[in-house]
Amino acid sequence: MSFLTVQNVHHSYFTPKSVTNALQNISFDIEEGEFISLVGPSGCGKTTMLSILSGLISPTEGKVLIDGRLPNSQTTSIGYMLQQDYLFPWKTIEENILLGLKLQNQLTAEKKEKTLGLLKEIGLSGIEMQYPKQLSGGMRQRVALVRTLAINPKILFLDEPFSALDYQTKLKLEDLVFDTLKAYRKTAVLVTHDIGEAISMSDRILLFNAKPGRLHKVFSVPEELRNLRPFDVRSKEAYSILFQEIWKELESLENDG
Ligand SMILES: Nc1ncnc2c1ncn2[C@@H]1O[C@H](COP(=O)(O)OP(=O)(O)OP(=O)(O)O)[C@@H](O)[C@H]1O
Repeated sequence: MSFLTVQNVHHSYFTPKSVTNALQNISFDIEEGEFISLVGPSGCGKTTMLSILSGLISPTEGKVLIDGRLPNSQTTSIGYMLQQDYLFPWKTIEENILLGLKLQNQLTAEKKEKTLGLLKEIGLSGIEMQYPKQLSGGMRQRVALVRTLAINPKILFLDEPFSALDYQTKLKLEDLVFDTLKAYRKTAVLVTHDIGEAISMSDRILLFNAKPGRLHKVFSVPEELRNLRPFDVRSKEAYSILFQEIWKELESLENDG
């Protein structure tokens, strides 16, 4: 059985005046250690899918299993990286990155040392006693990554985590997040509007279509690109070929819509 299984998921939002079919008949599997991206036109249900995968909302029909169990945002070990870092401004960086462990009653001396070590590993030692407002956007996202990894999640959900950053910082962070997740063999699901980011970071790309949200096509990233760092992937011919393929498919979806 796969690490994560999505079985015939449908999801509708009901309001007093309307029903929106956000997702229709979605099924796919994710293996442990895989990096998957969800791409597709606006409104195709990417964020809804992520909320269902993480157990924040239950699908109207169908089910998701992570490690054989229904996801539960309270108990399943899930890490998030979002567009905004959501660091607490009144807490120091050290307090911010240890907060998850503290809330879960798991803050041991060993885990503290490990988490502070992680901060060092991603090039941020010496900022432990600073406050978020003293850091740049890229540094804050790196702190957010450490905070996420501190709780040793089984799976990470990344919802456009680089989209608020300038281009250069975004490319650097893609490399850093990729290296870190590979080193710790984490399973990850990324939602992005950036096809280049999806190709350069993922093993597979799930292209969704809108109205209603459906899984339109799955693209496998060629083996030769998978172990390269995202920045290096972008200069390869196989990257350009896949980029064109996904781009054309997206255009055809948008023209149909
Ligand atoms: N809370 C909600 N109540 C009603 N409709 C919703 C709600 N959340 C999302 N929707 C609708 O469900 C559909 C899918 O939305 P969702 O945000 O999951 O798409 P998305 O692919 O993440 O979009 P985007 O790329 O623009 O962020 C859209 O039609 C949206 O308007």
